[in-house]
Amino acid sequence: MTLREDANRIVSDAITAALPDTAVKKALEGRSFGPGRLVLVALGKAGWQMARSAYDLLGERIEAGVVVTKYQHAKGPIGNFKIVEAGHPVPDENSFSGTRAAIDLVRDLGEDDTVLFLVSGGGSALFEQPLISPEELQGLTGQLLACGADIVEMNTIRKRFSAVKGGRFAQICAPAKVFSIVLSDIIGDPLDMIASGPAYPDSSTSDQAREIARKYNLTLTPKMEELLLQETPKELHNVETHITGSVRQLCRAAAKCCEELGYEPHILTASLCCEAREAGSFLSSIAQYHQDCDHSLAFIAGGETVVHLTGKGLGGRNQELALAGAAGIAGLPATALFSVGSDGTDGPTDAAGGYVDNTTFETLKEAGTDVFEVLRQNDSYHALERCGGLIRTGATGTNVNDVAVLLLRR
Ligand SMILES: O=C(O)[C@H](O)CO
Repeated sequence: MTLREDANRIVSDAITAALPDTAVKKALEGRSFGPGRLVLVALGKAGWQMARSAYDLLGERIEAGVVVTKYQHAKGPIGNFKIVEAGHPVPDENSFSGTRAAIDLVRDLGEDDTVLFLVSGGGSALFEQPLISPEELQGLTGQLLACGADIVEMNTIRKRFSAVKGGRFAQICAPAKVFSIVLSDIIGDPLDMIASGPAYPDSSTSDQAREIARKYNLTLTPKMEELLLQETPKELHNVETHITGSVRQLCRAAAKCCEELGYEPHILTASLCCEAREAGSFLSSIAQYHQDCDHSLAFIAGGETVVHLTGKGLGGRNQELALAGAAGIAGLPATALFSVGSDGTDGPTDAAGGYVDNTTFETLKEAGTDVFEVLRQNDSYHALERCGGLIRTGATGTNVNDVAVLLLRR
């Protein structure tokens, strides 16, 4: 097998192990929801997959359901559920109409009823009933995506402008109970931040939100300034929450596959969160240090890096991480570095991530591509496309951050 074939198998095994199916079923097995009505609301990039697993187990016991997921992430009908595909990372009209359908479904429930609430990352954009105009929200989302704010900072801001985030959806469900199953795509699994915590008491405060707005110099309208002052729910009494999967699972599955392929695996971290290009360059320095090793090694780093945009190109954090490692591994013996988003979408592209090996830098140079300039332009997609370095999986059905793997084959 070539290094690229090893990479493909590691990506596929890791993502398969991180699918939410088993975890959702485990959280639901043996669970009774009493005599009342049971309805389902699923949101996020793994929303369809989670809803499907719940339906497989509970079938017609679920009276009705609404699933709001990203475009191209729904894989067919599920019972009588309403399935809406919507905009991500910037919410669109479908995000709003799907969320309205969910609100209509839960609004009149009684205290014997239960909302089975399935939450996954991507939910902040996909599940939204804004307290500001769609244009204001889209403008704000654009600012947040470009300013380099991390996800906790972004969601601390987003909650203030939403009728469903920061625990407010659980308030709409009351007096019905909310049984929430959460697939984490944030390092450390902060339940109030994943998808902006629609059914979890909010730990962030209005003061923190104002501080973040100042830090990133966000342009806010007077209405938005006013909303920043309002507090979100700090206590909810109708919610029970179970967390299912996270990036640790993804890393462990990648390590297991590396071992099967003959590499000695080392999980370096499951909380990688620095600038993407620094992570790539750091991983390539590990390859340099170990180049004289006498057996095959694999170094695995899970988490989610960030990209501070300096150019106007096309790419994503995983593609940028991989490309940033190309110079450091250039010319070493059989070495590869790749990074993928477990959801199958990296940035606004059709790729899940990027792959480079010890020949990539030279190949691109010969084709007239200056890797450093590409990185300055944030244009990793086009460079990787030129050298066959894009990893494409399509929408995977899960969303538990990213995994980067460095392979040294001997
Ligand atoms: O939707 C979101 O807010 C992010 O994916 C984090 O969960």
